[in-house]
Amino acid sequence: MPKTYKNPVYPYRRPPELDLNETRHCPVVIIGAGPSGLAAAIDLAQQGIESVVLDDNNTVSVGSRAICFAKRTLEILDRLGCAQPMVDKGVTWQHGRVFFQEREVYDFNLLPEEGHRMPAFINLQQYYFEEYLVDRADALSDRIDLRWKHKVVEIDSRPERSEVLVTTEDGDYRLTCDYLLVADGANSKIRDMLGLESKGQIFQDHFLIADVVMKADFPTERWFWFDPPFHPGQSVLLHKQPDNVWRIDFQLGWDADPEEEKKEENIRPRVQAMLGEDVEFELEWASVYTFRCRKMDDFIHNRVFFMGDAAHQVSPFGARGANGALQSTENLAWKLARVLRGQAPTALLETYDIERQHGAAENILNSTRATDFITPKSHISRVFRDTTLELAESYPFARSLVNSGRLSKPCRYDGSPLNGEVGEGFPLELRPGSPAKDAPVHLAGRDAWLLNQLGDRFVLLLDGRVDSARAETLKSELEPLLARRDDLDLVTVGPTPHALTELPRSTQLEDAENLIGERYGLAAGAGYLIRPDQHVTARWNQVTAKAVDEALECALGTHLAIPRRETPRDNQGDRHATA
Ligand SMILES: O=C(O)CCc1cccc(O)c1
Repeated sequence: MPKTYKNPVYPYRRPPELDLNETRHCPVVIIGAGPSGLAAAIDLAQQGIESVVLDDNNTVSVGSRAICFAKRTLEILDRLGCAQPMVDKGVTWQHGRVFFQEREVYDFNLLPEEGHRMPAFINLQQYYFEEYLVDRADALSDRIDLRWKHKVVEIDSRPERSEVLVTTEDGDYRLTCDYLLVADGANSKIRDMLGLESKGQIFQDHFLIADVVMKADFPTERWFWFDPPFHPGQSVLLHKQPDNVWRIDFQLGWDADPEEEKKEENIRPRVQAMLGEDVEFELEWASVYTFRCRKMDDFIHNRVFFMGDAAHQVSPFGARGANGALQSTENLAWKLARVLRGQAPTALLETYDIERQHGAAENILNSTRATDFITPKSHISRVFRDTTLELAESYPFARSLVNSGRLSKPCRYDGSPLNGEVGEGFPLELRPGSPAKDAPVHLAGRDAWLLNQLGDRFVLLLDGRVDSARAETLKSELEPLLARRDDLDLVTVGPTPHALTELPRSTQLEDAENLIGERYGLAAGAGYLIRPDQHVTARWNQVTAKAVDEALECALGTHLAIPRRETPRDNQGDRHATA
């Protein structure tokens, strides 16, 4: 049990359904109040959708699990209104160092440029992360019904709706819903109840995770050792967390006995060998893990949507688990909100599977490559690995082959059916499917950030530095479009002629440090259409209302309105229960 943290106990509440004669129907039920379930509920609530969140426990993560939260995750959480306490509490970092035996072979910087609101990474124990999400969900309690100690024991999945049987200390009740989101973790009981599988690899290696409390003067950087003198033949990873807690991952090898390795008397000598005999520390939390990389073949079954570790799972190296999970959640939330509000066909939801299978495959590939480099599978792979590490110290080409975990980057939805025009002469990095980039702006004479002006809704980001004749034409085209498309806002980068400032739902920004111009390759009259999840969906050298209208239709999946192929069993709507 951690000594620096006391798990909160959230109150169980008697469900009103126990006193009703009929089954209540909800738009969305979410199973699991971990990072994915809570983020989904918050995102949906911000977009006007109510949900009931069911969790069989009454607290946050026991012991720290995920610890590294990436810039994109923080940007998502900023949109969800809860990044600030995480950044305030977290340990910010952007540099890493890689060591081989007794030498440093190279270092890296994950965010070598200025002009981003969020840092490259923060380290924060998962329990704090979840606690801040619960606080935010509680602040949205008019739309989020968060129920602790409510355990789903039976599920009936049908093409037109789902039904769950929930057990509580006061008795059982049923809920039906239009959409059921499943975020009950890597060992998902709901996935088992539905007879579904997550397929992939278990890596033949053991790792000891030791969180220790100490006052140390290591810099706040990620340090990774291959074959260090204090732990020969294996690897070690070190990260600083808040409260003077340090995460140390010791590779143990496949032959290690997890029960033995978990004992404090066996952990202490390993830590002491690493830190030096005279360093004092306390053991905060320890566990021994075997890692898996796996995913479900399909994240959607009837109206049941799998998210987070229940849908896709990776090794910790690269910190792609929780970060990938948050990208999945935000991908689903905006689509679900539009389908439930009748603004998009249900076919839009299919693209959750298309886009996030792509994201999950990318994360699994990166994670598998890192794990293969850390644990070479043959003598020749080890020779290749060690030679690469030797060379990396002097030869930059070899550094790109060293893989101690490629740290989480946001997924780019290349090839998505929702993507529209690419435009000419724009930066490749912001092609359709890419996450929008941040930049400092001036908003009504004050310092602000671009990403804070995007999200939850579609935004046309227009370079408004046009002459007054072009401004009049744009105004006359965009006015009826904005009137018809109430899910579209206009953000102009100025100085913008008066005509454009009169349009409804429009915001005028100034490119404070010319970084929007640089990062987006904007020129007068050019523009980007940005999705509610802050991903680019189309861009044009000269914006026209017709092109924007067509791109919006495409981004809402209107052209995809084909029925989904169901498995025979999905169609029968079987009832599934815990054993
Ligand atoms: O630095 C990395 O590659 C990930 C660090 C990490 C993340 C989650 C658990 C853990 O033990 C280490």
